[in-house]
Amino acid sequence: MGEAGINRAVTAYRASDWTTADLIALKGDRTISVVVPARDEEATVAAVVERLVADLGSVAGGRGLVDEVVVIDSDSTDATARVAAAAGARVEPAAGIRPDLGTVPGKGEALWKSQFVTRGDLVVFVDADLLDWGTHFVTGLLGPLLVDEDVHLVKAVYDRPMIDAEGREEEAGGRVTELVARPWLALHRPELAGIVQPLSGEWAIRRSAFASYSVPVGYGIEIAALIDTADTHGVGGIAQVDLGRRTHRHHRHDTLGLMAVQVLAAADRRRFRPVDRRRLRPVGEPVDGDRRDRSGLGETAVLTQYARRSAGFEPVVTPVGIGERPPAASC
Ligand SMILES: O=c1ccn([C@@H]2O[C@H](COP(=O)(O)OP(=O)(O)O)[C@@H](O)[C@H]2O)c(=O)[nH]1
Ligand SMILES: O=C(O)[C@@H](COP(=O)(O)O)O[C@H]1O[C@H](CO)[C@@H](O)[C@H](O)[C@H]1O
Repeated sequence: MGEAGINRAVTAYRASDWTTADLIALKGDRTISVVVPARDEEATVAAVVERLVADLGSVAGGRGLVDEVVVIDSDSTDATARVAAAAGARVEPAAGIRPDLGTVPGKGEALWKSQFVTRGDLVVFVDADLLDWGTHFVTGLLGPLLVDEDVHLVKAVYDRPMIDAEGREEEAGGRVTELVARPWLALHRPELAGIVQPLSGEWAIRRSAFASYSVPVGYGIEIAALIDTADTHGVGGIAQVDLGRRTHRHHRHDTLGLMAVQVLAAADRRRFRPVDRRRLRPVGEPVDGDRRDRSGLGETAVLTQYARRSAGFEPVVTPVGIGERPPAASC
């Protein structure tokens, strides 16, 4: 155990540790899916998909590293689905997956639903709004899962500069990471202090692990998968890989507040280790549309923010979905 009781058991790798050919040789009969959740990403999703398919897909009958690239269209109102399909992805509308289970908005909902339309033993999640990145993100994230059966979740590590409208690099990105997730982990799960990017949107996981987890429907998905993996497989079940640098489209401050509510709600549900959770509501209380429980529209919190108007500062009240889907393996 490291200083201050921090467990340094989180193994760190580098993307350069494996070539694509190395991983194809290691893959054996295992299958691999890349899932790209996308809500209104017509400007960037095609470039992300094209590089994934060109570099890693199964081309000309040859066996590529990745067996499928699937974009989950998360209630987009733009041309995301069309441009993603034209770029070579199979596109699945989140609302159309398992309609018997209903549908709610959110990134977690998109990733949870992806389990019903993909078949990979290993799943890699890649955001659709990436700007400065490379397909080594996928090979780096897959490496630890292919070489170590005890690893169940792999988190991306990278520099995350914020690029302003003039293209200047501002303060580092990851504002919810630095102001919400990392402080929360320091207070309640110090054994996860070794995770450099707990909210990184690029991560890989064994399907068997993900299918056993309750899944927050919104942006709480990453912190939930991290804590659930530590609780289920130990901190040693988590690996992280240095992918270099990543830039993406950034939220405004007000929408980051909504994200922060969802991250905190998911983390707070997991504040106590399973052995101590007896006094809490069970994780994964189903949201509406789940066939086993149609009571209510899942849970929502209400965030009140403020905007200056002619009459002064006026409240801007936003309901925030904090419900969770049950383990996909149970549906
Ligand atoms: O309801 C949602 C919200 C987000 N996303 C996708 O999830 C990824 C990360 O979301 P976002 O860029 O908003 O988060 P950030 O990376 O800026 O924190 C992106 O590909 C989004 O299109 C989604 O599929 N459904
Ligand atoms: O890390 C963060 O603080 C947030 C916001 O990043 P920025 O402040 O816009 O660089 O972004 C991440 O967190 C989300 C919630 O877990 C993920 O869904 C995003 O994919 C990830 O980029």
